[in-house]
Amino acid sequence: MPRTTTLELHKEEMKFSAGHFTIFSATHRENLHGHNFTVFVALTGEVTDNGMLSDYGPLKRTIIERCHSWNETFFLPDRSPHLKLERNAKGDVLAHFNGEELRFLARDVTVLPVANVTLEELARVFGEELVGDGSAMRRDGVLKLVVKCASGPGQWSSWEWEAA
Ligand SMILES: Nc1nc2c(c(=O)[nH]1)N=C([C@H](O)[C@H](O)COP(=O)(O)OP(=O)(O)OP(=O)(O)O)CN2
Repeated sequence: MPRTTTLELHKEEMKFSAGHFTIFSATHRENLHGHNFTVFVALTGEVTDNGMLSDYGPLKRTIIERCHSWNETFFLPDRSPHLKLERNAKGDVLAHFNGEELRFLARDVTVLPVANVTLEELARVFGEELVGDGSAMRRDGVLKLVVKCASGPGQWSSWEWEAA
């Protein structure tokens, strides 16, 4: 009788400190600030006759590497309807919002393919980069993967992928 299981990964290292501002409208945004974000990943699939879903080691390393790459940076959204970004030859960014100009050095900024730097969008981008085209997940027998992202204790967003 096939049995499914869910593995939950929420290690101490699955965290990143980053800055951002949420944009609420064409004229209203937050001031620049930061959070200590944490990440939780759950994968569900069938337990094989070897008594395991699949080795979660490679996925754990990938999650931690992504958290490290998002640590100590400032996020900007590349798809905001309200914020326009210009990059110079050095990769420095000039962001235009409601008549304001915000300048960032290339070393300090991470531009994400998101409409807004929110928990919802961070979880989505994180999850989509983990899953890719889904082939590795299917190879490893993963039927469902959930990514949750928190901006602090008790405040999470969630993103889900399911094998077709
Ligand atoms: N739907 C969403 N709404 C808001 C988001 C979001 O990601 N999705 N984010 C924000 C801001 O980032 C804001 O900084 C979060 O503020 P806050 O809730 O105050 O977060 P804290 O970690 O500071 O939690 P405290 O409750 O203040 O301790 C707003 N809306």
